[in-house]
Amino acid sequence: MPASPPGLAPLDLQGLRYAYGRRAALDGVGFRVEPGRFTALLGPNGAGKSTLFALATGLLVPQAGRVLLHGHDLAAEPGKALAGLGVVFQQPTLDLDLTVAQNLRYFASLHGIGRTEAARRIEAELERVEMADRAGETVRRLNGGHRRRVEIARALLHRPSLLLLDEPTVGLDRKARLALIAHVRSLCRDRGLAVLWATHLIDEIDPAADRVVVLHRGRLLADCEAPELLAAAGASSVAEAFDSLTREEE
Ligand SMILES: Nc1ncnc2c1ncn2[C@@H]1O[C@H](COP(=O)(O)OP(=O)(O)OP(=O)(O)O)[C@@H](O)[C@H]1O
Repeated sequence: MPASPPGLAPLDLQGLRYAYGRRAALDGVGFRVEPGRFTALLGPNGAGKSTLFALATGLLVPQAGRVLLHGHDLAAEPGKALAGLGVVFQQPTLDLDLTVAQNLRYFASLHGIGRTEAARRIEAELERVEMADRAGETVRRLNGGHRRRVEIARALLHRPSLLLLDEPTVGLDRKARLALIAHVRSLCRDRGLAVLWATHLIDEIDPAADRVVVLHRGRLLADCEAPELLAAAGASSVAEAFDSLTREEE
């Protein structure tokens, strides 16, 4: 997997502003995601998480600020900037009528990966999410958790060093949720992947190990290590720290 040159963060968001008409969805938001780190983007519904993902992936263009991916400005060098990026959007984007393998092959061909290499990578990534034996099944037959696992396998086929996931556990039961998070954490640990995981579910944050970015009503309320967040708020849990931060804001 391509590593970021020293000093260049996989994701560096600077002063992002975006408004839908007159309503500001993001107002001066900036933070970095470092290699090998699980960074949780925590915010309630409407905080601006999906807008931030749309800006970071080039679906929307910021009205102020910039997006740097591995040091490449997304506006100036979109090809280079996006080459090292994998994304799992909030709405699943698999074709339900194709098999798991067909979905992945299609994605690999979009990335210019040859057939033999694609087959090798598909097998390896499906193996990693324990879905290799389901490769020939149509996606429609899979449950929500398994579909999400396939989306993660797909997002990693071109070997990105940064993975963005927008509320990937929505609709999953607790067991599937925990399994998915454990898998993504292992990708950070074992492959040095930089991860930005958007969620409104506080229990998805590891209070001892994660970096936490708190977004509320389009503004950044915190960007620090989880233990620092707790210490600064004098809180004993992330939930308490979050409540105290957002109460001050309101
Ligand atoms: N296409 C749109 N047109 C107008 N307003 C929008 C649009 N998309 C989002 N918004 C508004 O922008 C703000 C941020 O929305 P966004 O979807 O980015 O938040 P979010 O944190 O992802 O929330 P959710 O978890 O509900 O998806 C909200 O007030 C929302 O109503």
